Amino acid sequence: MTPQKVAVLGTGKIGEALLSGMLRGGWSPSRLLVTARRPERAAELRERYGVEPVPNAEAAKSADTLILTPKPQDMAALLDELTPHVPAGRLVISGAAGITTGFIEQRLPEGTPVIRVMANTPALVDEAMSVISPGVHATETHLALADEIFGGVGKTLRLPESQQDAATALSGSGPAYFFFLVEAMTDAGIQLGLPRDKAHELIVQAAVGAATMLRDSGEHPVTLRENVTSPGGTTINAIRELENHRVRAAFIDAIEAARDRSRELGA
Ligand SMILES: NC(=O)C1=CN([C@@H]2O[C@H](COP(=O)(O)OP(=O)(O)OC[C@H]3O[C@@H](n4cnc5c(N)ncnc54)[C@H](OP(=O)(O)O)[C@@H]3O)[C@@H](O)[C@H]2O)C=CC1
Ligand SMILES: O=C(O)[C@@H]1CCC=N1
Repeated sequence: MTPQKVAVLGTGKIGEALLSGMLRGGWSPSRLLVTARRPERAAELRERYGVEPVPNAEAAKSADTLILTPKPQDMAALLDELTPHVPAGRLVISGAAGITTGFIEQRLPEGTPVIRVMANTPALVDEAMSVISPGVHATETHLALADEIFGGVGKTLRLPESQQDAATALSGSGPAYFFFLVEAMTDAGIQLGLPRDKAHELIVQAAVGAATMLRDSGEHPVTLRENVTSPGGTTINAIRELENHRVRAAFIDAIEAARDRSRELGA
């Protein structure tokens, strides 16, 4: 079942990433609606993508699938605005961290199918990971529709909603950890006297090469890392320092903290 019309409500960074991916994937702008809180943002979206910005109520009435991408803190207000206008049977997909399908179901007409999705910004280059969980009224047909929409901007994975806060911490936030690592490694290059642009180029290519090997070689990351680590060589000196600074433990703590924040946002 392909939806006739999809609306993205609260079109900020992640909403725009999804919208641009849908257009790249061949969706006609006439089948897409967007909503924004500020007129200048609405104008920006119209100009960039040729899509029609509409009020939230109109999107709720005229699109058969509603994708809600406001910040979690703005979700309740958006739902209050939408609820009187959502006809029975609309599929509602939430892209917000922490917000549960139950939170949304309680505020929408009884029986509304709701799906929770945690995507990430590599949607901009069709390399997103979108983790998909159904609410109580979402059927396999609804899930297939979410797969179709989010599958257009990368991979999709279905997980039970009980694992969404963990997925948010790992995958939704995940690209930020890699960007942070690139920043830190570039600073190391500066410390060693390399020009910033050259250090950046070296690190980005190492990241792209390593990511491609992780995805395509079928090898375990430990094997890939051991293959770089020559006995008595340079890499083991760096690994020793990373272990001395408890970088592995820091990642575990950091991702646990992100998971906890996702839980708080949904509480
Ligand atoms: N950024 C990311 O990497 C990811 C974000 N997410 C989730 O996506 C959601 C959005 O995050 P992000 O895109 O970064 O945030 P943004 O602030 O960029 O986007 C949210 C947008 O929603 C708009 N908005 C808020 N309330 C309303 C309303 N009532 N009607 C219309 N528009 C409204 C905001 O308007 P205004 O501009 O006026 O504030 C803003 O443009 C969050 O829930 C987040 O958890 C999920 C995965 C990854
Ligand atoms: O930082 C955040 O809250 C959002 C959710 C996942 C990525 N960005």
